[in-house]
Amino acid sequence: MYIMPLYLVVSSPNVILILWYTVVKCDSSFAVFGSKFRKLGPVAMFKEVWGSVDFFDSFVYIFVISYCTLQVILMKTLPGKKFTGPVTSRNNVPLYYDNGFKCYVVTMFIYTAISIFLYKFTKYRVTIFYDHFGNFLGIMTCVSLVLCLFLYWKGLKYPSSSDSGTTGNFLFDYYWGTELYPRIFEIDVKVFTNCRFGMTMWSLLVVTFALKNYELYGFVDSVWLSTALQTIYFVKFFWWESGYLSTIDIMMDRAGFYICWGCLAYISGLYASLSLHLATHRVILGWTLTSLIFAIGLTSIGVNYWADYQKQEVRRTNGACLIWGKKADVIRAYYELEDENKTVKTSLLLVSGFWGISRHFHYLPELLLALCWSVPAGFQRAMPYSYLFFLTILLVHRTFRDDTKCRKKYKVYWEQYCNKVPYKMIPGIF
Ligand SMILES: NC(=O)C1=CN([C@@H]2O[C@H](COP(=O)(O)OP(=O)(O)OC[C@H]3O[C@@H](n4cnc5c(N)ncnc54)[C@H](OP(=O)(O)O)[C@@H]3O)[C@@H](O)[C@H]2O)C=CC1
Ligand SMILES: CC(C)CCC[C@@H](C)[C@H]1CC[C@H]2C3=CC=C4C[C@@H](O)CC[C@]4(C)[C@H]3CC[C@]12C
Repeated sequence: MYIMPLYLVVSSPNVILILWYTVVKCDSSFAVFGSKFRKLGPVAMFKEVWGSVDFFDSFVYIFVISYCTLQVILMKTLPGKKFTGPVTSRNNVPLYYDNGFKCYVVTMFIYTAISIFLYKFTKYRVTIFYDHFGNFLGIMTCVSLVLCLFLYWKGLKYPSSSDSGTTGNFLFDYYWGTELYPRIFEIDVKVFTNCRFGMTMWSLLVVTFALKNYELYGFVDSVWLSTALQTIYFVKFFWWESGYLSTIDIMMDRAGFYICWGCLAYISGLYASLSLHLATHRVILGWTLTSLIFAIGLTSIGVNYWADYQKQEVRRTNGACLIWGKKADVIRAYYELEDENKTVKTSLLLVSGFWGISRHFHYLPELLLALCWSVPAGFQRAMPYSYLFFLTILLVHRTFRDDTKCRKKYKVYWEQYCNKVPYKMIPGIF
């Protein structure tokens, strides 16, 4: 119950700082990092990595406060249709505003305007952020650890809804969270941490690191290929944000260390680590390879989106839609909520389209895409593949987690689905 959470809470902040240190101080080489580690020993190496962070970097504090203020203003002021998230096990229906895409576009526009202003009128460049990135990671790591403590306390004392509670184990509650969708001054914390901070910051970092590379080497095709694929992925994500608000992260994961710290610090540290590496490396692919990788990456984004869309569409139309040109094949599943009345609800499980090939077929294009935007880094270093490595473990684990969740929720109906679609991810294999 507490060994894994303890391990992740202690190791994850170190993982992201070690990745940063490996890129900027060991030329992205785990071998160089390893030999330093062997020479200094664990304690001195720990001091060396954390000692490289300036926790009093005022640039970072000003940036983070201004950035968060901007995101809160955009979240609250940009218009968006009201929509509801999935009904929770305690029979609550969270309300959201679909303005994620607008927030993303306005943020990118402001970023571009600031970049041009700095370039034209000052001696500074947006790429200055590269030099402060280690401090940013260190500071965000610590600030977010404290924020998660606050969320733990808020969930116990002032929960926003009945979807909250404690297991009685502090460590587990800190790791997992005490509330499903906390709100502070009407601001949904998970929408802020996952979308407005995590995903938006990742997209800004990718562009900033690509510009850093441009400053150093001029046009390098591999860097812009990776940046283009990631940017298309972000555009897709924000376009589909209302769909994301019905996925496992939002329906199942409470606002604790895993999801909130993960989105506030881990995404910048691990998800953007590939682009951090690319910032100071020059791999030339040539037009043939660039086009081929781009085409495969783009197809992967399309297939992943299409699968997510099929699931959303079948539920939106209550099964009255076409999937690959044929009437959707569905299982009408009944399930019981955990509220006092044991309310019974219905839901649809799609058995055709991508959801008829395997139960999480859409994870395959997600992985293929990650490979496509990592492979431009070449094969000299393992470091750029850290995200792909983590994602593979995350998604495989997720297939098990989701099965457990759905079996508990849908019982016999989930068994029916599993009989019809026996494989988790790779048909015939897994
Ligand atoms: N880059 C990254 O780090 C990650 C990216 N992703 C991406 O995020 C997206 C969402 O993935 P994820 O959050 O894992 O969630 P999924 O899209 O896999 O959704 C799982 C949920 O969908 C419902 N469901 C399951 N089977 C069916 C079916 N046959 N028909 C209809 N509904 C079904 C169930 O919820 P219900 O209770 O509503 O029935 C289930 O819990 C994907 O595109 C994925 O690739 C995901 C994880 C990590
Ligand atoms: C050990 C922990 C610190 C690990 C934290 C992991 C989280 C940062 C990530 C867990 C699930 C991830 C995501 C799920 C689905 C997504 C939809 C996709 O289209 C974009 C990416 C993402 C939002 C993704 C982001 C990171 C996680 C929340």
